[in-house]
Amino acid sequence: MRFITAGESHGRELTGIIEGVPAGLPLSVLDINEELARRQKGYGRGGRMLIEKDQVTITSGVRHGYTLGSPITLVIENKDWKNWQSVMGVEAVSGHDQKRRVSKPRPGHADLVGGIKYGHRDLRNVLERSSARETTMRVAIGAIAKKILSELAIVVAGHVMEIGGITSQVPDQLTAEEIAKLSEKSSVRVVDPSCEEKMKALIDETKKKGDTVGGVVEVVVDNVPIGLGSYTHWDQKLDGKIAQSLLSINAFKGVEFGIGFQAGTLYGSQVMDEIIWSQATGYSRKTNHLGGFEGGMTNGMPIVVRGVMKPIPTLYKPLQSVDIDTKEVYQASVERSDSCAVPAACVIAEAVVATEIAQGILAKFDSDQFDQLKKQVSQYREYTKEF
Ligand SMILES: Cc1cc2nc3c(=O)[nH]c(=O)nc-3n(C[C@H](O)[C@H](O)[C@H](O)COP(=O)(O)O)c2cc1C
Ligand SMILES: C=C(O[C@@H]1CC(C(=O)O)=C[C@@H](OP(=O)(O)O)[C@H]1O)C(=O)O
Repeated sequence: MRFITAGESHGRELTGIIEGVPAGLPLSVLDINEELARRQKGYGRGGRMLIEKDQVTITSGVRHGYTLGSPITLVIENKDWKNWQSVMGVEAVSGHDQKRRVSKPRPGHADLVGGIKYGHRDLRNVLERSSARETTMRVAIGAIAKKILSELAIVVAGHVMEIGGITSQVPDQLTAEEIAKLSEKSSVRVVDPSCEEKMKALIDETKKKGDTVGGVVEVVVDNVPIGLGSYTHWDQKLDGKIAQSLLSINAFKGVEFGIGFQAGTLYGSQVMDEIIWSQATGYSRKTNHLGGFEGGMTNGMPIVVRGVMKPIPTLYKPLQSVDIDTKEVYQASVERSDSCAVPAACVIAEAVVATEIAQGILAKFDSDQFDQLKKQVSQYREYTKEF
């Protein structure tokens, strides 16, 4: 399965084309819209989320509620485009450069480097595509991946771990029941509800100061077959692919699996997960410090992966920048902006992790027909138990 996304933040619409989804997967726009709505709900978003009502239109690859095996095309309208038509028009317009032109790059955003790289003297040409609006389509594609996973009883649950230093207290290992319960919550997920109000208060306080905050999200995936990904080639290691996908989410600066960076401070005897076997469940581990991966392959334990998001770069109290026309010192441009997007990023993180796992499954099993794939996965699960 591979995909491409296209679209500018204030352009007419976002487009996604996905190739390689097996034929016969039940799929409805509701599956996708539910995830799109979750991404829009997070606390701390700016005015744009009040304008957008993200809903997908499927224009190819699905018929009467089932995938056809042909490329699936998804389209999501940017409602804000109406207000930006004259700025974002495709046709040449005289005086175009002056319409919402950006010449004062924001530190921490793609503006300056993108402008230098592509020769755009209007930095809007950069920010329109570097905007996290693009992640809308990745969530839509992730919803299809999640559908594949849920048909195989694989559960994906993301939750907000930390915002601006306020940390949700999470047990060392979530049980299968806890992961399933978390995955059912339709809105933003926090394991420790006692910190939710504190997080919201911090976001409000930060916004009042004209500043922004980041945080940490965790994605847990349960009931993953053993052996997705491969140790045989560097670019087939599934933990590596998941890390790349998470780091590709706008503003993500780091990724860790299981106990992550803490592993560097401990002895081997404290880190490795001892192997056990039982008739009922097959191979398992006493602990899950390594977050479900050995040798770039899933080992059957829940995948536990975290990503850290830096604070949003656009500040209402802007930082120092330089005007690219005059080279004079200025305050950076203020675009309408979010003060915290960690809850939304959690939904995006779930989507990109689900997409990588679905790709791992489709690479390992016959993927033309979904029924056959489902049968193969179930036989393979029996095989791994008895091995
Ligand atoms: C859901 C989400 C919403 C975001 N909203 C904003 C925003 O309103 N303003 C802003 O400056 N950056 C926002 N960002 C972050 C920028 O898109 C990101 O910092 C920028 O593309 C530069 O990329 P980098 O931080 O990965 O280097 C958001 C990121 C995400 C994931
Ligand atoms: C549009 C989305 O997020 C946007 C991401 C973003 C950025 O710079 O990344 C800047 C803001 O855009 P605008 O200037 O239109 O308000 C956010 O609203 C979205 O998540 O759908």
